[in-house]
Amino acid sequence: MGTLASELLPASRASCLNYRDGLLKLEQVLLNRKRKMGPTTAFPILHRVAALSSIRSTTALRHSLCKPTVKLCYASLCTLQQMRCVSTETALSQHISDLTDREKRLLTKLYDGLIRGQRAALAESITLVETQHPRKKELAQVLLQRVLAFRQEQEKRNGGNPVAFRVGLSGPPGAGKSSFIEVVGKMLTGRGHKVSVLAVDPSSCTTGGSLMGDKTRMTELSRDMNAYIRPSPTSGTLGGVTRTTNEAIVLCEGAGYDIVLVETVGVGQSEFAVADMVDMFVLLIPPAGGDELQGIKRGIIEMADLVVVTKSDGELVVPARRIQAEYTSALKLLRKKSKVWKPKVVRISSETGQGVPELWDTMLQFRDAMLNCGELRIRRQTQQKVWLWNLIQENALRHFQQHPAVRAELPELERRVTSGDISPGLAADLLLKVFSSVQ
Ligand SMILES: Nc1nc2c(ncn2[C@@H]2O[C@H](COP(=O)(O)OP(=O)(O)OP(=O)(O)O)[C@@H](O)[C@H]2O)c(=O)[nH]1
Repeated sequence: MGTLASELLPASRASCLNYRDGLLKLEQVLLNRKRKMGPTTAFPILHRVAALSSIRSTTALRHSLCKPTVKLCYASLCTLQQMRCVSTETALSQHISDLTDREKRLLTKLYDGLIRGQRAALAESITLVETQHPRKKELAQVLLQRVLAFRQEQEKRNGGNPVAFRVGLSGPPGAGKSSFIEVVGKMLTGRGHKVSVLAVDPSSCTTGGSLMGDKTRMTELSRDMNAYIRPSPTSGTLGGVTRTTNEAIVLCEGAGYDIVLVETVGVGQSEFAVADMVDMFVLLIPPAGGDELQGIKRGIIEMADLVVVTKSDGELVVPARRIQAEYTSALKLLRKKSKVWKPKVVRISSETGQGVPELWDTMLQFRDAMLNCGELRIRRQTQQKVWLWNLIQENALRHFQQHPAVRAELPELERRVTSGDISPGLAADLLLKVFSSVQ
């Protein structure tokens, strides 16, 4: 069956339609045989469909492909799980029944501390979800499930509305992000909010260095008992950004933080990942000239619900006004992201505080408009799905790369591809065949 999957589903990304045909044929064959797929068959199919996600323009097609694939694979995985007496539903309770007394005590301590809003418990819980240790990862999932259940209860009591407002902040280095967070954060804690700040530093996963962490940032806010600031380290990949940060958001919300600010520097793909995990995405732009603004990707402007021109004070007011006008016209040309909200461009100064209360009012207008029309809920649901697929893609790829047969064949195939002997498509096909035949 593994071979059958490889034959019916061509590896070439260009032939997306063939994928659809292949899947339909495969479905037919499976129905005729009245056989569910084994993992050997299911896995390469999942992998191939997941690989399609790298083609932006085929999103709709990918979704249409994912559905039948997931249906097929799910059936097969369920069989496998039944064989092992481990269904997805029982997996978690098994985790729980497997817990040692020490682990149970730890989780109870963390959970109780967390929902009472204890910072130490929150910090320890976030460390647990960031861990790479397999057993601790399982414990983290048990904790997260409990916190999710708690949060769902809170949302029910809140009329089905989210209990926290998640805001993503991005901008080039030096745009004034930390000064902005300091001022806005202080204003919000002064109004009785609890604010958490998760700082995603993409450089920590690519270079091991840090764009954000080398200096003391947000000194006043970090001393505020109603604020919690935490760097959100990334575990090597974009999926790592998504996973640890998303889970940290859940924990912060469980700990009673009703405003979660997720900050990232506009480097690499991390800002796209952050835009995909928040209710509102805010882009911060300094009032600087051409070169500094070159680094701002067009795609990220499209993601913005609000553009904030920073440092609008003293001599910088004039360039800030110019940048505001430029961005206002640029935004008019972009496709609308929401039916009820038109992205705005505002000017503020963290130094004088000018424009900051008005900015927060604008952000609340956004939240209310999105909540009332139901778009916020849909946005969150879509984000959950994107997160699920990011993780499947990442795990599937890691599983494939670590497979002994793949590792054995890979160097030679890479050599033949680079020397032009065979096409990358054929090499990928061969590797997938090796992967699916030797399990
Ligand atoms: N005039 C003026 N300067 C500001 C303002 N906000 C920030 N700055 C200055 O701009 C510089 C960068 O500010 P940060 O807040 O550290 O910027 P950042 O985006 O967090 O920078 P990275 O941490 O490097 O990403 C600092 O020297 C600040 O003093 C402002 O409102 N007005």
